[in-house]
Amino acid sequence: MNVSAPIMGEGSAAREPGGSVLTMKDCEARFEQPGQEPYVAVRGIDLAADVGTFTSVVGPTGCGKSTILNMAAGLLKPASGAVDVNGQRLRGINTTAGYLFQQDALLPWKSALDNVALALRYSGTPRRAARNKAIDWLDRVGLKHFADRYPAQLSGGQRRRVAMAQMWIKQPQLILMDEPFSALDAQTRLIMQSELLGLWSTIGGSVLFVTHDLDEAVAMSDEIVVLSAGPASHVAGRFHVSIDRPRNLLDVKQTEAYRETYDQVWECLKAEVIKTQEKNASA
Ligand SMILES: Nc1ncnc2c1ncn2[C@@H]1O[C@H](COP(=O)(O)OP(=O)(O)OP(=O)(O)O)[C@@H](O)[C@H]1O
Repeated sequence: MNVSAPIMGEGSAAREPGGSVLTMKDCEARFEQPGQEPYVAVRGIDLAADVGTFTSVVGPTGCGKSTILNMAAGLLKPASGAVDVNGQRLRGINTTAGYLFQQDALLPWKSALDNVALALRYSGTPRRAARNKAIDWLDRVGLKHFADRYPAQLSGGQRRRVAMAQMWIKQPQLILMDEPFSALDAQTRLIMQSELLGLWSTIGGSVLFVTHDLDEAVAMSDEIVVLSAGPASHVAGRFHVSIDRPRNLLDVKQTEAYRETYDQVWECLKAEVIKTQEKNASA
């Protein structure tokens, strides 16, 4: 991993505000438990991923962040409420979305190039066209010279870049990310966060980003949604992040706007973290 890679800023050309790619209305998610009442993970969730907006979902551990993302992805059907994509009820997998999860989903027996091209091959793009696009995408994520490497021959940050290229090659309207950088060391993480913002600014689309890390949420987002302690977790607070873009992630934490936003969100999140601790202690 080249940790001396420049920290890219991001522009705003491709981000046009207006409308929602995804809306969740009054959504509840339940899980069956043998011999017990179903476990209500989240209840009454209203959430929107607006066009050109980076929205983060934060909350105490186990509150239902991934559950919400799974409903947005169409991997989990809400027990009640509605998930709409571009105004249409979501039935089945959300094909307008690209995904980036904590764990690599790269095929170990395929090269970086083939892994990236695979996303297009699955949707019927001819082999040569898919490979040409994959080469372009590997170049965009700084891996032009690593196209023939297998996942095991890449660093953690490089594998994340391959996964980002794989996600973006289909130009999804909505990007769903669940702790995508949490397994990386702090420096690599910062570089990947910056590269994500840089790519997003040129490509556009909406981002729904789940993280444990409030620093990351404030530095990256336009909107932050705080979930309450579970069970039946609900939205405890919504915050707009009015830090100018492009953002230099090396310096953003020194700004007044960052500190003010962080403090406001933390006040809300802290109360939910304490509730979770108390619940866990008395369980
Ligand atoms: N398939 C399942 N069956 C039963 N319970 C589940 C299932 N999936 C999640 N849960 C429960 O639902 C709650 C929410 O889980 P979820 O993974 O969405 O939380 P999270 O906020 O993403 O957690 P973390 O912060 O630890 O990553 C948890 O209490 C979890 O144990």
